[in-house]
Amino acid sequence: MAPINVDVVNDSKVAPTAKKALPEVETDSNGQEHKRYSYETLVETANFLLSKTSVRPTIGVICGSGMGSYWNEGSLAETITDAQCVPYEEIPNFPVSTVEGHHGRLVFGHLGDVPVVAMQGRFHYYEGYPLWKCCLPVRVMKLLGVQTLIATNAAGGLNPNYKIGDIMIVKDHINMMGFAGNNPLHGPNDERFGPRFPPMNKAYRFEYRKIAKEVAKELNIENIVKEGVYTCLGGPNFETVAELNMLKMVGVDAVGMSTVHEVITARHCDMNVFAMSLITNECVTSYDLDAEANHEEVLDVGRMRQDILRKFVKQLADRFAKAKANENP
Ligand SMILES: O=P(O)(O)O[C@H]1O[C@H](CO)[C@@H](O)[C@H]1O
Ligand SMILES: Nc1nc2[nH]cnc2c(=O)[nH]1
Repeated sequence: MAPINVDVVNDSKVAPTAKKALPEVETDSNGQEHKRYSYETLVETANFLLSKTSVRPTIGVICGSGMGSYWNEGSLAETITDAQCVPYEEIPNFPVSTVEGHHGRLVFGHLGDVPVVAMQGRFHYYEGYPLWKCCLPVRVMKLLGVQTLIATNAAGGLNPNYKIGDIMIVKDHINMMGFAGNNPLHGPNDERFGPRFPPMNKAYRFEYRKIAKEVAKELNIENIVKEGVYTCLGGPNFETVAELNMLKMVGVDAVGMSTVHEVITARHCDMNVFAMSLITNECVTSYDLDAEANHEEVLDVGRMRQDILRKFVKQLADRFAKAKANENP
């Protein structure tokens, strides 16, 4: 793939005012300034990456907490063959990872025959990044040619039928942060990425969820694979008992601090989305229980499930790529 030419990528959907409308710098509620990423800036980032690797990924994977750690031999990101790694620090305009269990690099390579790029470390709102900055890599993936996003995360299980180590296919989300007006698409819209008002009722592709259930059967793991509704809270604290009971009442099955904004950004730019949560802890919904959530347990469960996750994601990438090929013969 040749370097991206903005004039070529700009197709007829480009709103002529979009470029001018984007403010260069945005100030967050703490008074900290964040340079806005224009379409052109992200094209620069994508071109830098294309110059660093010969891989032209069609699937992007976001590794959740404990699922892509460099010390975690055999982890999701370690499964990628012919890996070419680019540390976030070296990527122009990229934020850096600050959370344990998120190594902080892009891994280009192959899952089976499928060219992929994996984020070994994602960005969270609680690290101090505005949501649009947390989701910058998703737009960069799109510019790299990625058509399908597989987002994984660690989450607390609220559904009483979920056990630690279960994998929840995300069928829908509740954008709690969005209810308060915090949305990655907040601000001027650049139509080169997508429409001002994107629909979200089919965010998690039905066909891919169906494929995932078939793959779970083939791998003999259907007993630990569930399907449910995810929500993201801002973090970094884990939830109170009252908060968890409220979330349960509104239909949340698993709670985390990521993914929702990434999915919104991916759907905005018309990527196909599949997401899954590894249930790393049971949410404490009673004052009588002594247990407390902690990040170490989250990482431990990621380690415990690495073999299964690795096989599952590899198969999913293969089957999603085949499904996509059948769509566009
Ligand atoms: O969503 P990921 O990045 O998998 O991580 C989840 O686990 C961490 C808490 O242990 C939080 O960052 C939460 O979002
Ligand atoms: N918000 C939230 N995020 C998590 N990530 C892993 N477990 C949890 C949890 O219980 N709550």
